[in-house]
Amino acid sequence: MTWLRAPGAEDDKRSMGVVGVVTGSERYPGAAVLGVEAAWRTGAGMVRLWAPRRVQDLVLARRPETVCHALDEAPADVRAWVLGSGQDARERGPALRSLLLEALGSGAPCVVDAGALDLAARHAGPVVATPHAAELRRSLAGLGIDEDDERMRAARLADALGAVVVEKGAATRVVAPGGRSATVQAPTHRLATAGTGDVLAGLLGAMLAARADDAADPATLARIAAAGVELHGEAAAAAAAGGRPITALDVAEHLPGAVAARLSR
Ligand SMILES: NC(=O)C1=CN([C@@H]2O[C@H](COP(=O)(O)OP(=O)(O)OC[C@H]3O[C@@H](n4cnc5c(N)ncnc54)[C@H](OP(=O)(O)O)[C@@H]3O)[C@@H](O)[C@H]2O)[C@@H](O)CC1
Ligand SMILES: Nc1ncnc2c1ncn2[C@@H]1O[C@H](COP(=O)(O)OP(=O)(O)O)[C@@H](O)[C@H]1O
Repeated sequence: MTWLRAPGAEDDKRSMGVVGVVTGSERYPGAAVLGVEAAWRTGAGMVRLWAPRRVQDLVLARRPETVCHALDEAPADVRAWVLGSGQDARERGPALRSLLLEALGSGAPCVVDAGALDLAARHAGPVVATPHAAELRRSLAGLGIDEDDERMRAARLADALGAVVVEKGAATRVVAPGGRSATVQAPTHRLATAGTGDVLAGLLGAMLAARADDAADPATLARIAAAGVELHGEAAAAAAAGGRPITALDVAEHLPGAVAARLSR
């Protein structure tokens, strides 16, 4: 099962999934460019971005299709959210905080990355949290959980949050609440470059927007997340063919080919 969806005659831009993106900051505007690009390239019908003006301008220069909103504009018609990439919780202002909480409380599926991980427990709907090893340790510490065994940390966080946890690395572990887990080995270590995690968050958001009804079941949500991690690896492997160095944007640009290959299997 690919968990991807190709549009049919009955579809329109909304039925294919509106992705709401609240990522990027003055310090890390590029994370928004990468996540938005990845969401479009995975087949989103519409991508809406809530961000400061400078971030909006950079995203629009790359992807003019994106519908941009100020941080204090109310969320509208979003099927799934991508939150936190390129943000630092310590630098978060009140408008961003209240928007992140509104998205988490909306009941729509959320991908929670980087600078929104500290708010992940405040969710009302399905959540896929995407920490790397250091963010995972920090998230547990923030919840007052001390876990010495690093192999148990993702399961502890999944249980504490009631969320699917994607622990990113050369081998990425996808763990559902209750401990059920899958490991996805990256097909290329070229993925180890800055910003590829921001691409993963964007592509997961597009997959969840297209499959929002399936996301309510935690086991299914974990399967969708694992399929997204595989898709990310396949795009990276295509970008890195022949041993080529790659950038995060190269991974996003190879997503359409990886999506098409999966859909034709
Ligand atoms: N173009 C953009 O806009 C980009 C924006 N980005 C955004 O930047 C923000 C900060 O993200 P970040 O991961 O760099 O820093 P942060 O979470 O503070 O880590 C602190 C310490 O943790 C460690 N560490 C880091 N990675 C690790 C790993 N995989 N596995 C294990 N340990 C790891 C490492 O410590 P060390 O192990 O080196 O001692 C590091 O010093 C975030 O919002 C992100 O989205 C990036 O995506 C890049 C492109
Ligand atoms: N050695 C490695 N080999 C393959 N993939 C890796 C390796 N290290 C990290 N990755 C992958 O690269 C991505 C990095 O994401 P992340 O740590 O969030 O970085 P960033 O914040 O710079 O985007 C993840 O998808 C992770 O699984």
